[in-house]
Amino acid sequence: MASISRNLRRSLTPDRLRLLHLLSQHPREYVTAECHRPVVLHKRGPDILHDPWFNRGTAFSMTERDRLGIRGLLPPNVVSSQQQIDRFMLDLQRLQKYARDGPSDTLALAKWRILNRLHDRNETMYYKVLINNIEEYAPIVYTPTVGLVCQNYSGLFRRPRGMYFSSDDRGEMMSMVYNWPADQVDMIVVTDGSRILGLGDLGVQGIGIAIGKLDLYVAAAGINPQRVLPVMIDVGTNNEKLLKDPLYLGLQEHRLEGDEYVSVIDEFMEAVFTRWPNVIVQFEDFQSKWAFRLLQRYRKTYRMFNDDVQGTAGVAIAGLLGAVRAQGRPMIDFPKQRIVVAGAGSAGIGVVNAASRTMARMLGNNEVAFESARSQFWIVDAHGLITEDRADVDPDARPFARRKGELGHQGLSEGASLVEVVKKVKPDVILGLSAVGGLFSKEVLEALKDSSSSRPAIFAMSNPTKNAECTPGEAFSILGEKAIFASGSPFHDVDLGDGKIGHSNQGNNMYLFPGIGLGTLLSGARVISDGMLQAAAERLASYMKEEEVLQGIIYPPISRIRDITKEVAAAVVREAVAEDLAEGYREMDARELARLSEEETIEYVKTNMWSPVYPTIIYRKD
Ligand SMILES: NC(=O)C1=CN([C@@H]2O[C@H](COP(=O)(O)OP(=O)(O)OC[C@H]3O[C@@H](n4cnc5c(N)ncnc54)[C@H](O)[C@@H]3O)[C@@H](O)[C@H]2O)C=CC1
Ligand SMILES: CC(=O)C(=O)O
Ligand SMILES: [Mg+2]
Repeated sequence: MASISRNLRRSLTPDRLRLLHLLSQHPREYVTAECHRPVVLHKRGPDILHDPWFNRGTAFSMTERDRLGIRGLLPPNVVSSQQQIDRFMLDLQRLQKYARDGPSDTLALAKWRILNRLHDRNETMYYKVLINNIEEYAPIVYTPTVGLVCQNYSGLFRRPRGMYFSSDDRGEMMSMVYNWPADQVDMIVVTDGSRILGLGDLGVQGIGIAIGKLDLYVAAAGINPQRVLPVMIDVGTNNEKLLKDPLYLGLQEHRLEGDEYVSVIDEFMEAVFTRWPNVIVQFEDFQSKWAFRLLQRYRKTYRMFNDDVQGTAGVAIAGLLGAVRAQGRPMIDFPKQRIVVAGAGSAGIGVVNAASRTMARMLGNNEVAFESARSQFWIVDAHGLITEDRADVDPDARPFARRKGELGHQGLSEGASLVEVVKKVKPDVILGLSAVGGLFSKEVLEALKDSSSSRPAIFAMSNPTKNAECTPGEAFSILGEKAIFASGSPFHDVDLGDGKIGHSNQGNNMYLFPGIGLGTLLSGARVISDGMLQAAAERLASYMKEEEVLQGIIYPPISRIRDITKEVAAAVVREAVAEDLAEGYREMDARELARLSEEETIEYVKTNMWSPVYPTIIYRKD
């Protein structure tokens, strides 16, 4: 239980103090960690040992073994949960020690297998290991290794995790959702597998990304792992290799399109919101054409958001604001930044939309401001610079197509190459969401040397690692120590000699989506508004201290992800309250939520985050 700090206590009115006291004294009402509540089960014996939610293996005490009918089913030595973890870590670290060739895909997959087996048998311990070693294991359960896991899913599949809905299940989903064992689900991450990271259409194998994202929900946001549900909607695949693969586990037919496709997703949404009306659904890795359409279709009626469009946008905005501050300029100078974006998919357009809105707000939020903000972006896709001259501009990119009038004096034309655009525009920032590894070639980085910025920024945001538009080594070797670098998947910092370090930031939506989900849950907001997303982005931006950004550190290390998530969630709660969207959560009704100060809101979020502690288990006959 989090205690109320002395400083906070001093600053509170008696009313507030009473409320906060309530928060910390009545976990049953405000639920700190369901982990501290006894759990009543109707099963005992080996069934408990085979249930990863409740199993604690050799850490079951003798009285528990007696009470639960498992005495004699475990070796006699009772160990503490720490000893259990030490034994597990020894095994995992042994693997590292004997891996001769340094980090490799094989080693990463071996680590994933070991962690996954632990996940299968003891969830509490799994999350304890993950939370305590998040820097080391996030790259295993999340990008980049999760990409490999999805690619090799047929061979790695042992036990199912999550739910699968397919086109064959049309008409059945409303009853199928009741097959899921948990009566309460807080978070669903759903994918149709059509664009997994930058790896393309992986069909049913994409379930791995939903599982990886939810691992971060538990580790970073403290969502109770019994209340998360990864979902794969299998509407076929257009991946010819998978269509022919005899070991493929999904439907071997081409993807549904048009109204048929939409009707499947509609049916899924109706089913999950019928069983769990308060659930939050995160759409993940849908190909761009559906990402935008489904977002518009559902966002006003359901508690949902699209992580690739909206989460990525917020993380990019926070990083872009960091890059402005790194130049020693105030954030309000953001609208002066010239930004070249490579990639006009769900992520690229999501970033440009939200970043231009942020600029426009800073400029007065009127038509002139929007026009001025728009003109700060140059978007380059697979066919080069997007301009009004293009016959079939994607409707989502159309507002940002460069105008005819602007092109002449810039010396640019429709389809201009990335290097040409960088040479002519001399941008402050190049931002890659293209899924093309190495796109920021030597030539492009050389061209960026003429940037008008004192600290040119390179955001190589595509995943996984091999799809990064460039490496930090390449960026710093060409642009020198002043460059700012961020990538979607993790890279090591670069030693620049003379004690100087080129900081490699991880610019990944993982810094926002857990807090967006948690903040929405705890506010009880019925929808996720642009304002709530903006508040999340701004909190992430302001999280970084002046001295950090001046060193080129624009995102926090992942070791701080739980703390950041708490702050982001609190910002989301407060914005939901301010916009009158909050309906409250459990006993914290909307009125009480509105009375919380900023500090109290943070405390409220903190007390509601689950931590991996073995619960007391009580057996009751049915
Ligand atoms: N760091 C992060 O948090 C996130 C990273 N991403 C990454 O962004 C990438 C793209 O995702 P989506 O937008 O959904 O994919 P998408 O496939 O919809 O879009 C890719 C875009 O890149 C363009 N492109 C292809 N070749 C190009 C080239 N040579 N030059 C310039 N543009 C080119 C395409 O025309 C398309 O507009 C993926 O690798 C994904 O992993 C996505 C979301 C979050
Ligand atoms: C990070 C993420 O969501 C992606 O690469 O799609
Ligand atoms: Mg994604």
